[in-house]
Formats: sequence, C-alpha cells, structure tokens
Amino acid sequence: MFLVDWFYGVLATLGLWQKEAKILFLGLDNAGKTTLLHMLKDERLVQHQPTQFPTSEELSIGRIKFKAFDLGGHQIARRVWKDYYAKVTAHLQWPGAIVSLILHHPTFSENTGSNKNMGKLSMYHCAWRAFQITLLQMERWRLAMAEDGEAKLATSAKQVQVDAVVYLVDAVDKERFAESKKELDALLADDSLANVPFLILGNKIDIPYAASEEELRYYLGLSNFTTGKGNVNLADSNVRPLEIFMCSVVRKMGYGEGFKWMSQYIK
Ligand SMILES: Nc1nc2c(ncn2[C@@H]2O[C@H](COP(=O)(O)OP(=O)(O)OP(=O)(O)O)[C@@H](O)[C@H]2O)c(=O)[nH]1
Ligand SMILES: [Mg+2]
Repeated sequence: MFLVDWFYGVLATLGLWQKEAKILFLGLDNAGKTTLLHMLKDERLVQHQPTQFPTSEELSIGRIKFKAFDLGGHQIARRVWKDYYAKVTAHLQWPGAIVSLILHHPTFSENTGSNKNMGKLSMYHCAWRAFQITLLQMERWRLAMAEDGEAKLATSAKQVQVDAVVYLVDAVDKERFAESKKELDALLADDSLANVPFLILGNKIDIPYAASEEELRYYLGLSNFTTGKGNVNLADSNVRPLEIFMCSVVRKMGYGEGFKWMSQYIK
C-alpha cells in the first residue's frame, strides 16, 4: 500500500497518475537531469557527480518511464543511438581493415608489372589474383552489411516511441545558451520526435542571476513557438505543444507545473 501511495503521490504531483508514457530528459551536461530524476525517485537532494558514459539513466514509476540522456557537445541522434550503432558496426571493422591492407600493399598491387601479360602469368600469380578477387567480394559484402546495419539503426530510431521530451537548460549558464539552442533545434527538427510535446525547463532559478523566462525564450529562439500555458487544446491543429517553465529542482519549485502542463498532451 505504501508503494501505491508513493506512486500516487509522485505521479499525481506531476499530473501523470494513470497515464502510461516514455518521457525523455534531455539537455546539456550540468543542466540538472540526474538531480531531477533522483528528486522524482526519492525526493531527496543528493549531490551528483557528472554522469559518465553510458550517458543514460532510467527510472520507472508506475507506468511512467523516465529516461535521461546527456547531449553536451554531440550530435543528438549519434549520441542517443551511439550504443546501438557501435554494436551493429564494431564486428565489421576488423575484416575490412585487414582486407584493405592486403589489397593496397605495394607488393600485391596491380602495378607490379608481372600480371600485364596473361601469357606470362605464373600459377602463383593466378592464385594470387583469385585470392584478391575473393577478398574484393568479401569487402563488398562487408560494406553491404554495414549499410544494412545503418538502415536498421535508422529504422529502430524511428520505432522507439517517445511520448514527451523534457529539455533542461541551466538558466544560470548564459554562455551556453547558444549551445543548448543548437541541440534543441536539432531535436525539434528530428523526424523521430515530430509532434512530441516539449517541456523546456529553465532550471536553477534559486540562483539570483538566473535568466528570466523571457530571456530564456529569446535566447532559445522560441518567442514565436511556445503554445501557451494552461489548458490549450492542440489536438486538431497539428501544432507541437511546446512551453517553457522556470524551476529550481533542488528547491522542488516550478517543474510540477511544467509536468502538469505536459500531461494534458499525454494520452
Ligand atoms: N542551484 C541549483 N543547482 C542545481 C539545481 N539542479 C541541479 N543543480 C546542480 O547542478 C549540477 C549538475 O546537476 P546534474 O543533475 O548532475 O546535471 P546533469 O544534467 O545530470 O549533468 P550531467 O550528468 O553532467 O550531464 C549539480 O551540482 C546539481 O546539484 C538547481 O535547481 N539549483
Ligand atoms: Mg547526469
């Protein structure tokens, strides 16, 4: 019963009780993703070390899955799907390297002169030529496999269902607003996240010189893109729900309102 009460307590605060969703926490390093994840988990403030590779953390409460990824300084898609990509292609790297070393070794290249005249070819050269052709075939097969792997990777990216993105920005670190905007723009342009609601959290407003909501809206280039707080019905509009809420995760302020706003767009 305690567990159910706890589930209810956390999820009701976020407006997510009785909903089922996969929610991504994204943002540059140091934005506060891990702190938020842990705040939801045990409502305690713990000082976290910067999250090291692998840069994803997961938390399930009831039927809600929260997953955090770090995006600092990396192309989003590459970063998020890096693990899968590495698995698909790693075993294809070595054979290719060996084949290309042999094929390009000067001793065995086309220009040795000995194979210009077929009549003069020794058994040795015939055998060597056959070996080279086999290697070439293997190389083509390897490349085809690699392409297939990339195609599967792209498909799997599209198949992963995400119901909402919570994008955290450190509202104090104004020098990194441009970097944060770049990552956000890439996410908003990503086909696999088309129409997914975005909650932008401007975090750390407990620090006096944190940017205001207006400043953040301006620097993230969202002045004409936020869709409005409160209950705004966008169901028939094909417009992606997107809004900024300022918060302090450590003070447990602001993000609850943001989640409640977001929950209206999660079935
Ligand atoms: N003042 C203040 N500090 C915060 C707040 N939220 C997080 N922090 C601090 O910001 C730092 C980074 O927080 P993390 O939760 O580790 O950030 P992260 O996004 O997970 O960062 P990486 O794991 O490096 O990607 C930590 O020192 C936190 O204590 C906040 O609301 N106010
Ligand atoms: Mg972290």
